[in-house]
Amino acid sequence: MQPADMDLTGEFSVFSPSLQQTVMTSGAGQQMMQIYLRVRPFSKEELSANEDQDCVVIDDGQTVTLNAPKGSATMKSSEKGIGLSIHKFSFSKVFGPQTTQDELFRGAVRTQVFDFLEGENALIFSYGVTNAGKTFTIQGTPKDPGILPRVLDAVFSYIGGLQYHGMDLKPYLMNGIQFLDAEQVKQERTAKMTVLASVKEECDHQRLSSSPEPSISSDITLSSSSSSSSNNLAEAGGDQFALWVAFFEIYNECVYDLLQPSQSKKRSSLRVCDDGAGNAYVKDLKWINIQNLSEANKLLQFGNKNRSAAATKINQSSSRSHSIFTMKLLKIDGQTVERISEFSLCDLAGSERCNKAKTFGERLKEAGNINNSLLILGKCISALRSGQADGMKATYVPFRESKLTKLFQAFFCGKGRAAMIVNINQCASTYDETLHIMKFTAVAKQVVQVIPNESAAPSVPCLVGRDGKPLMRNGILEGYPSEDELFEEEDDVDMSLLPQNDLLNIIENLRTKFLAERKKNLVQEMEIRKEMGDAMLQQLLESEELRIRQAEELKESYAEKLENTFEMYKDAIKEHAYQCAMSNLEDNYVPLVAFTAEQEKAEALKRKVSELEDLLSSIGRGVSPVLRVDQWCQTEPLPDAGETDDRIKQLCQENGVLEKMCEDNKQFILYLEKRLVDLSQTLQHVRDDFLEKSDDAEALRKTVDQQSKSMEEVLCQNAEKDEEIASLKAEIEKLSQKSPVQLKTRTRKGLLANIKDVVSSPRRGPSSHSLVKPPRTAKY
Ligand SMILES: Nc1ncnc2c1ncn2[C@@H]1O[C@H](COP(=O)(O)OP(=O)(O)OP(=O)(O)O)[C@@H](O)[C@H]1O
Repeated sequence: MQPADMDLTGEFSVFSPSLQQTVMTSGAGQQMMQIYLRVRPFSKEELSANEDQDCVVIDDGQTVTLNAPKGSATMKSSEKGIGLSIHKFSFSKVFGPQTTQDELFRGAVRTQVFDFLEGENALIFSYGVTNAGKTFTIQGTPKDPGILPRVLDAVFSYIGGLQYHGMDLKPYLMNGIQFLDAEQVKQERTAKMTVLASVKEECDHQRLSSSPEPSISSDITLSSSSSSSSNNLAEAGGDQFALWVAFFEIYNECVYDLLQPSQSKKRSSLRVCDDGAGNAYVKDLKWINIQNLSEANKLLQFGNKNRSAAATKINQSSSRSHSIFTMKLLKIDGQTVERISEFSLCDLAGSERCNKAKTFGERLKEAGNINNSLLILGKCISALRSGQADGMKATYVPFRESKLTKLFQAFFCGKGRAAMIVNINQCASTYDETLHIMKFTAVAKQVVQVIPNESAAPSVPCLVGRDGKPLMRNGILEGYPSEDELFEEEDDVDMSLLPQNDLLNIIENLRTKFLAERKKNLVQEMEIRKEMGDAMLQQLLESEELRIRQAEELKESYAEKLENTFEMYKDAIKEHAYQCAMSNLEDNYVPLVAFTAEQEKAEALKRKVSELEDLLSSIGRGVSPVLRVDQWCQTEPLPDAGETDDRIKQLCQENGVLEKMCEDNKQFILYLEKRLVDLSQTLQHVRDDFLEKSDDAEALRKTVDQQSKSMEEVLCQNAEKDEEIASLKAEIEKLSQKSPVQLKTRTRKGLLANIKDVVSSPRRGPSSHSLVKPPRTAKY
């Protein structure tokens, strides 16, 4: 996106050619209003809150670029095609975050101080959003004084020993001098002492407890213009100087004297009146004559204590009012005031968006009044600018619509030079407000100021007496109205002394003017109402948007918190599970050596079981099938590490598997032991049986042996019989051969009868045996 070149677009053109022309041709009496920019550094809190988003870039000594940060209304508008996200602005001078108070004083204020000392009037006001550094710029801190203490220091350096101690010549109304009598002087001194005494104790206490007062060293007399200053003093001869100061604030459109010791809690407000010459002044404002810097500092301290400040969301000590410190320098020759010059420093209250500053109740009312008076200041400035751009034609400038602009009016109408110090911070969160300020200042820069002709001698102040009545100067009555002669009504002057016809004319003129004014006012009012309405609508829209954004942020943050809590619980559960798994692992941990030994034992048992099985099967008994370890291992499901995705689950599973394995191993060992016992018992039975059978077998064997022996005996007897038979047969043979008749007879009797005969005849030798069958053994 292209930066908005304000000088080219003309939107924020500072030095438009036509205006420059006007200034050039109209001579030394006109000058553009000086606008200085001061960019304050980030605070630590802002840096840690990520406020540094390069929103403000200083291009050179006169130009800055503003880059809209994400989320700002400007960025949103530019994203919708309305407006730009980058803006360029130029200033009389840009002071970066590193600029010291002294550098700022020298770069932006010193010229006005010289002018003031030379008899000219000057106004410097700080403008910016709340917390932008306006008060720091104007007042500074005790250790790092701002431009106000430096101006005072410069003035006292300039006056040196030429103080007018009389205290009887006092500023009166806008540009007059009141001559005080002895009693009034006494009263002035008492009033001053009362104020100083109230801060004396505090100062003494501070001086004791802290380091010596910091030296400001504005060394104005040593500057380039010191020669001119010295010359002036030299020229002054018997001249003396008196410095009178006043300090007041505009709070909620009421003016309060900050140097008035308050007796009661309720402060009384002062009125802004017209001095009859069109100059606004604060009626009954306390002016105090100060003689040195120490008194000035005490007054500042006193006034600051009375100032309305409050803590807002953005600034802990936010100025809730416009505070104006005014100095009047009287150059006195003997008893004659030769000239009077005025220098005012105004610390405006911070412009702010109510929702951003979280303003409620009293703060909201303050903010409304602050914003309203700043709005009117803006209107005055743009009216001045448009009138000047239109060839200096008369334009209605609404100075009277606020106390602040009423008091500033004279400076915009030739009373003196006005300069503005614009304070900005670089925070992303206040970007839109900062941009608004910058746009306003771009308009202000185009305002041409009418400066009193330098060649013209400063007007001699009017002198009034104790009662405010004009005093004679060189025999001529001063034509100056007394304060009492002024109408009580604000801004009106007494004209009752004029002739009747003139009065009628004036009345007629006034009526015409009044009607025209009324018409204008109505138009103006309508415009203002419309603008206010638009602004309110915008604010409402913004606050609605903010509310929605906050609700969304809240929702997001709750969701995030919920998510975090959920994650936390998840982690805690995981951790717990992990711890459990670890402790289980530790409990069930078996050293490798023990595990191997167990395995070997199991192997040995397995072998033993198989041996026993073999033995049993060899014995021929039915054996129930035994679950083998290797079979068990194969049938048992193993954990599948690939299926699990996290460590804890895996560990749990592994742990479960290990536990199961251990349990199964234990069961298996028990089973094996039981089996072993069974087998041992069976073996014992078998052995007993075996032994019993062995005995039986032995007995049987013995019987068999006995029977074999008796068989052998029988067989032997049989063999003997066979031999006997054979011998008998042989004898028979022989006998048959000796007597054939006998043999025949015998043969006729038969063989069996013959054997019977032989057997029955007495034996003659041992060979005669009877044939007896042996008794059979019943038992085998
Ligand atoms: N140039 C700077 N260097 C260091 N600190 C600064 C500077 N300018 C401002 N500060 C610090 O920033 C804070 C706000 O400044 P300050 O009170 O002057 O703002 P402000 O514009 O006056 O605010 P408000 O309008 O609310 O009164 C203060 O703490 C002040 O010390």
